[in-house]
Amino acid sequence: MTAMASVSQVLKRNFSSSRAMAGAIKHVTVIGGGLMGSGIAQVSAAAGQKVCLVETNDKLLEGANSRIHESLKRVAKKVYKEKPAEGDKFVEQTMSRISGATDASEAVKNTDLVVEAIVENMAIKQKLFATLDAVAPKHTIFASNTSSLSITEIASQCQRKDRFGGLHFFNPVPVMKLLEVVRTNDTSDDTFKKMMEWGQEVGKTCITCKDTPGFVVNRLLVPMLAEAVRMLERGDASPRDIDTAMKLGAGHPMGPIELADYVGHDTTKFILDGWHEKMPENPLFNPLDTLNKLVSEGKLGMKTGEGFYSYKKK
Ligand SMILES: CCCCCCC[C@H](O)CC(=O)SCCNC(=O)CCNC(=O)[C@H](O)C(C)(C)COP(=O)([O-])OP(=O)([O-])OC[C@H]1O[C@@H](n2cnc3c(N)ncnc32)[C@H](O)[C@@H]1OP(=O)([O-])[O-]
Ligand SMILES: NC(=O)c1ccc[n+]([C@@H]2O[C@H](COP(=O)([O-])OP(=O)(O)OC[C@H]3O[C@@H](n4cnc5c(N)ncnc54)[C@H](O)[C@@H]3O)[C@@H](O)[C@H]2O)c1
Repeated sequence: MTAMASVSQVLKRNFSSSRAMAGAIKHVTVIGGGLMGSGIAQVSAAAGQKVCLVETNDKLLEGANSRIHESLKRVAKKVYKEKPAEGDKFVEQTMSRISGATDASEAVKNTDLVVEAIVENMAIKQKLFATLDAVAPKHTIFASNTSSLSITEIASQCQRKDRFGGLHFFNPVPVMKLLEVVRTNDTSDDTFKKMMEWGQEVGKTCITCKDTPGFVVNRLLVPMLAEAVRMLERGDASPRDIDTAMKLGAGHPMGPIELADYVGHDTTKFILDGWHEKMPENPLFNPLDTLNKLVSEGKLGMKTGEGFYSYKKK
């Protein structure tokens, strides 16, 4: 099966029929409308949920809205190829389920689930959840989409530790099939069950994991990307050859160097530095000179037009 065929299939499975909303969660508040938050809002609304998307100002909300709109149009073009009018209706109906807000405390007053997708910073996430804990309804479940931080630590300043877990999506959210549902030692069975049901309702295949650094995917992916960069540093192979090797020899949709450019070197550096600080004895997480240099030069990958490869239009 080609990468293209599988993208098409997952979009069809996730978006072509309106699945019955049988679960307990009907209204979700997504905090942070960046790359991930807008994707999470999109898949939730496309599955029939009412969504409130929270950003820090109206301009960022507009940006998130237009990102969602563009992505929905791409989905509609694929899924409703033969029926463009139905595709337009799907886009319109999905957009109508999403509202925007800039006051998170107000937004969560009538919600069943909060999914946080703001900046990857422990103190900022803790502060946000502590504030929301005081105002959200008792039954509301809190979840973080963190890539690398401990869910237990993020939840530490909340009372509702039993109604707290991790919902880790993958980029690009509308296409990637997986959702990691993370349980801490405090997450109750009921919360866990509701998170799993919700993940399935928004069209994802859910796996369960404990609250360990990187959960499953990033704990394997980050060392692999770091090792690929070490290969480059040693001059073992070129970026193209490393990428071709992993695409054709291991069936990955992107090679590790391409993927590092796709994810962004600031993000990878942040994760590596954080884990190195926590686990200095583990050589897998040692800092990478090449990555540090790219970040200091502002060459963060695709998003800045240059990383290991150049994405500038010639
Ligand atoms: C060091 C590691 C650090 C980890 C950092 C942490 C990160 C995090 O915690 C975990 C991750 O996310 S890890 C990262 C995990 N992620 C990975 O590992 C990703 C690996 N890469 C892949 O799976 C594939 O390369 C892609 C799916 C990205 C693109 O598929 P492709 O076939 O190669 O190329 P294509 O032709 O461009 O796209 C084909 C079609 O896809 C569709 N579509 C795409 N984007 C869309 C969107 N936003 N909306 C809607 N639709 C979208 C669309 O239908 C499009 O067709 P169109 O005609 O152009 O509209
Ligand atoms: N980028 C990825 O590939 C990826 C994948 C999985 C998980 N994650 C995780 O998801 C989270 C978000 O990542 P992203 O890539 O979407 O970041 P991003 O920078 O694209 O978006 C974050 C957004 O949050 C907004 N924000 C910050 N503080 C806020 C607040 N208090 N209230 C409301 N909005 C606020 C910012 O304005 C920004 O638009 C991070 O924890 C990251 O580790 C990222």
